[in-house]
Amino acid sequence: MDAATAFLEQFHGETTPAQTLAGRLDEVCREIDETGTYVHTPDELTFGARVAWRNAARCIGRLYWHSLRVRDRRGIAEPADVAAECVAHLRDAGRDGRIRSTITVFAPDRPGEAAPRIHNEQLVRYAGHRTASGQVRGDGRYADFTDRAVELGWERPEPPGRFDVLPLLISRGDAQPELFEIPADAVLEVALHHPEFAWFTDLRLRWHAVPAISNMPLEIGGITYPAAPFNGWYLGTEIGARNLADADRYDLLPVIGDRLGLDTTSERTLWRDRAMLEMLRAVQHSFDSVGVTMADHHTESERFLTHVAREEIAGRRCPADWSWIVPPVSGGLTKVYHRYYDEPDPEMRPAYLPPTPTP
Ligand code: HEM
Repeated sequence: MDAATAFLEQFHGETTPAQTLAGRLDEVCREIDETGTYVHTPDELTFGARVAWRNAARCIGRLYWHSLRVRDRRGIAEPADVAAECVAHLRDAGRDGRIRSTITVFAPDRPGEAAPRIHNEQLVRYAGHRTASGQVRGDGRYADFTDRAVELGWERPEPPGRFDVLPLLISRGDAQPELFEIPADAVLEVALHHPEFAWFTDLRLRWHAVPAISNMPLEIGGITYPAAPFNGWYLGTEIGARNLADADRYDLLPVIGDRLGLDTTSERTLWRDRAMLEMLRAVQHSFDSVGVTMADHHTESERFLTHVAREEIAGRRCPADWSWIVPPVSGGLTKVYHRYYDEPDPEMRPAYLPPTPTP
């Protein structure tokens, strides 16, 4: 009841609901006595999901926390129905490239009822297929997850590709997950080209447009929603400087360095930095040229500081995790690098919580 009270006080402090706080607290108290839990009103759910975003200390995109669209699917708990709604989420949030920040909230934990759980880290991720030579084809970070999907019966594409979309693994509680393929037409993807180098197209690279985190439970007022996938849009650096560049992901910097004719024999030529910048240009150019929403680190840094200033004016703390907020390239060129922030507080609620370990 303490968590519910703290949340309802916040909700009534920041908004003007029709019902009084005292009336709502009485109602919730009775409901908890009778059922062991309580049900959020749609407005409480929307407020809670938005404030959880506002509280996300690692997120640079929080200026628009108030515009999060909430798809209330709390009546849905069966894995097949959850999967169908995840697919609908991707279509609805992707809107052919005009991406909208969206969350779909499925059934919460209730006494005696196992809530659904999505095991994928994001709704769309590419498989990492282990090859006979001990390497991984595709996204190296998902090799274990791909093995698990195969053990559960996933028939990987033949021949295995570098950008095979993984199936959704969804369970009720800790039961064995069931597999669901995502239809290809629900996955908006962008083929990567470089604004100057025609050879870049020959690399046949691509990336999906909607980054939808699906394994972070949403906690509001003492109620946990283990399945609540949410998306914003990509920041170019996430794809160009991390997903395609990291040595344990696609590890493409040596390939690009070679194509650029750079001297890759010494770190002192800064070939990695130059290759990364060209990759980032290709990512940004490709998304822009097909009209898919994508942020750049300069603009998003400015927006974030506007957000911090607004939070200060509203008299709220704005915790931020410096090492996640500062972009992975050109950090010092952005204003977010040159200051410190309120310390992240892991007890802050509502919140998107760290994923629970896979059973
Ligand atoms: C609107 C555009 C958005 C942008 C540009 C953005 C940007 C980012 C970036 C760059 C990160 C760091 C990711 C990483 O390095 O792996 C991040 C993390 C995060 N964002 Fe956002 N975001 C957006 C929307 C959202 C929305 C709608 C939510 C929730 C409703 C959200 C919640 C989070 C959370 C919880 C994390 C931390 C993830 C973790 O701990 O792994 N973001 N965001």
